[in-house]
Amino acid sequence: MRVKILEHPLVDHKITVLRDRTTASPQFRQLVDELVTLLAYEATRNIRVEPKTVRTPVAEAVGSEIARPRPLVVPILRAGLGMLEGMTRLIPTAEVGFLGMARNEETLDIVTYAERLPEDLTGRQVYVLDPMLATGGTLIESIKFLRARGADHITCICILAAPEGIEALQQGVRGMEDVDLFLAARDERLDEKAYIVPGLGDAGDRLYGVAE
Ligand SMILES: O=P(O)(O)OC[C@H]1O[C@H](OP(=O)(O)OP(=O)(O)O)[C@H](O)[C@@H]1O
Ligand SMILES: O=c1cc[nH]c(=O)[nH]1
Ligand SMILES: [Mg+2]
Repeated sequence: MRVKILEHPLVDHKITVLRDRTTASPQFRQLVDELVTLLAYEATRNIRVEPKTVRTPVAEAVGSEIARPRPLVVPILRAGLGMLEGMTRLIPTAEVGFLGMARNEETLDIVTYAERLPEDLTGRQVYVLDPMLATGGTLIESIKFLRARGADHITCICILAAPEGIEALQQGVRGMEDVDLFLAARDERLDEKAYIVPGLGDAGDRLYGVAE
């Protein structure tokens, strides 16, 4: 698995505001959207394209267009939904599928409670969106799900990750080629409740929950 961490002062600035406990949901959503745009720009360097020729008013121009089958974007509900619009703004022709997964906060087991994806993902390039990579359980489960349907190139886009989760993901996808991970930042560690430290708290609650 290839891991790429964005290093950019603008990204650092936005993450710092995002982490701030006094940042309320509307601004939090806006910042997640902005961060996704920056992350997606990097993460889509590997997007498959094919040659395309167009005629300008002056001459023929040989360029490229996104290859078919079209890429699939999969936000992991609930928090991943906050990243969807930023991603589809950059790739408006992408297809979107949904995976609903929740971590049991006591056992840390992953429950898959919703799924709306094409049955056959053979040969598809997939972009998985989830702001938080903590233990790695959710992403490992979602990658297994997508692989079982035939996806052959999976790029995970997260905002924050704990080193423990990156390591678990490395182990979980061992032997699988073409899995990439793009992050805005790698944090220090997990705490005793498997929350990312310093992190930003519960991303789903901060995006969509009731304000403190
Ligand atoms: O790496 P893990 O230990 O699996 O934890 C990360 C998961 O936890 C959060 O979702 P959560 O289960 O809180 O669901 P939510 O998005 O509905 O809040 C987050 O958005 C990830 O999906
Ligand atoms: O720190 C964490 C860990 C899991 N899920 C979150 O939303 N935040
Ligand atoms: Mg949550």
